[in-house]
Amino acid sequence: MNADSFRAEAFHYLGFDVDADDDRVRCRYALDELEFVEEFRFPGGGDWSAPAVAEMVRLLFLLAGVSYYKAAAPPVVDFGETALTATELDFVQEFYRHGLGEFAYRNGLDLSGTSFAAVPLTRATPAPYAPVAGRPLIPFGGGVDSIVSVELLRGQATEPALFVVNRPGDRFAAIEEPAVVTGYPVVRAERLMDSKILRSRELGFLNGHVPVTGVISATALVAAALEGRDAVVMSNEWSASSATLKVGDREINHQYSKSEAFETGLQKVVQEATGGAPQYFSLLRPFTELWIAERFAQLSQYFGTFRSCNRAFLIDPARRAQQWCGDCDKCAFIDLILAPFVPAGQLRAIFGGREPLERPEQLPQFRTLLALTPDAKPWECVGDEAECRVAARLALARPDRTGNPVLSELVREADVFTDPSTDELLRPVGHHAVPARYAPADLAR
Ligand SMILES: CC(=O)N[C@H]1[C@@H](OP(=O)(O)OP(=O)(O)OC[C@H]2O[C@@H](n3ccc(=O)[nH]c3=O)[C@H](O)[C@@H]2O)O[C@H](CO)[C@@H](O)[C@@H]1O[C@H](C)C(=O)N[C@@H](C)C(=O)N[C@@H](CCC(=O)O)C(=O)O
Ligand SMILES: Nc1ncnc2c1ncn2[C@@H]1O[C@H](COP(=O)(O)OP(=O)(O)OP(=O)(O)O)[C@@H](O)[C@H]1O
Repeated sequence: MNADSFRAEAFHYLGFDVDADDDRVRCRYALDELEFVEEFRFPGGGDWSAPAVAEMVRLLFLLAGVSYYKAAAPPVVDFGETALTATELDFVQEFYRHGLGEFAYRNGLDLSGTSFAAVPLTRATPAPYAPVAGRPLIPFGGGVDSIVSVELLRGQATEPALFVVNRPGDRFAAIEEPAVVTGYPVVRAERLMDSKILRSRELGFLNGHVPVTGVISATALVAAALEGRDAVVMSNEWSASSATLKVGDREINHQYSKSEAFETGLQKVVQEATGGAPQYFSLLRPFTELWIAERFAQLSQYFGTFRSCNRAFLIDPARRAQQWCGDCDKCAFIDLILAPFVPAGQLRAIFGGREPLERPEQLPQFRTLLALTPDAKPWECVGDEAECRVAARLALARPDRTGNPVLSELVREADVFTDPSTDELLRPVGHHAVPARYAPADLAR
């Protein structure tokens, strides 16, 4: 292999094996002759013989391939012996095309001509699955969003559980600590990526962002089906559907697999496979970041443990941040969106002396969040620009932020924008697929 430029003609889905005795799934792929294996373990076990479990494992196999395809991004994706329905093929193509949109753009690649070759599959009937209502699984990332979901669901479900994915033997403190505060049991999955993919630079692979929430979602569906649960409740907000960048008429979204388009596509696949259960939806889909921040501000029991900084989630423990870094776009965004609602002293304490809004050198970074600098929205999980501008105005109006130099400058520069009112942003917006049994009170109004 040439360490400068690894290339391949085709990406192959080789197959997957289920080891029920060890609660393990192995997914096998290849770039030409170079094979990769990704393993998922579900230590809670369950009924591996259930047809719905087999369907969800197959879906996981289809989505987890994206990490390995991207190592060379060849022009052909070959599903081999895995036959696909038209709905599945369409969904997987969209997952690759949009989920790797940022990867392609930042690597200067055009993947629009990639061909996806699959033997056609026709299903007679969906696999049977009859879960008991009131037992949702809540994927938990330890940040503002999933904490708000957990608290919105409290009292609405009889037997909820969190769902957490981590590497074998290596849990994320930023997830575990707030998980304890919820008081809920945790259903787990261990995910072991092929070690070659972690050596991308050394092996001459292409590298870049992948739609990781799609892989987490499929893993959660397997865990839910194993336990006979009725739903997988995501915490993906309204603004996750917005483009990070527009290139001509093409939208590139860093958060594609948190978007409504992905959610709807996955629902269609699950509908066809099992009649629609476990039900997959995002509880926060109709809510703005401002709405979520206002709710989170009332949950002070989490202030000492929650951590939305993505540097807390690096795979290599040696590179992983042990507290809020205070420097990244995500830290800046969370600080800004909470600032209208959380007392300044409490936010200062959360960021442990590195609060972005207290550091004038962070001003250029905030300008990108508010779109005061053109075409510079960060490639990160950050909210809508108009919401950021409204948050800056609301925060500056608080007595405990009066005269804050960063906020004062941002509000002055944002004066040219006409933005939605606070009331508009604190109401549900847009479409959602939240079933009535789990709908928060704001949706019932
Ligand atoms: C933690 C983080 O932000 N990582 C991004 C970073 O990766 P880096 O190389 O610095 O470190 P690792 O995350 O440890 O990854 C090591 C290599 O493994 C590859 N990889 C990782 C996960 C996976 O599922 N498949 C993989 O192939 C990865 O590409 C590295 O080569 O920069 C990368 C390049 O931009 C990002 O892809 C890494 O993002 C992670 C996949 C990640 O988990 N990020 C989430 C915090 C994240 O961005 N979530 C998005 C959700 C977007 C979505 O559509 O799902 C969000 O919250 O907006
Ligand atoms: N390791 C993980 N295990 C299980 N679910 C996860 C994991 N990481 C993220 N998720 C889930 O994936 C979705 C997207 O994650 P995201 O990082 O946006 O959410 P979050 O951690 O709740 O909030 P924040 O945006 O404040 O970090 C959410 O539903 C989140 O709970």
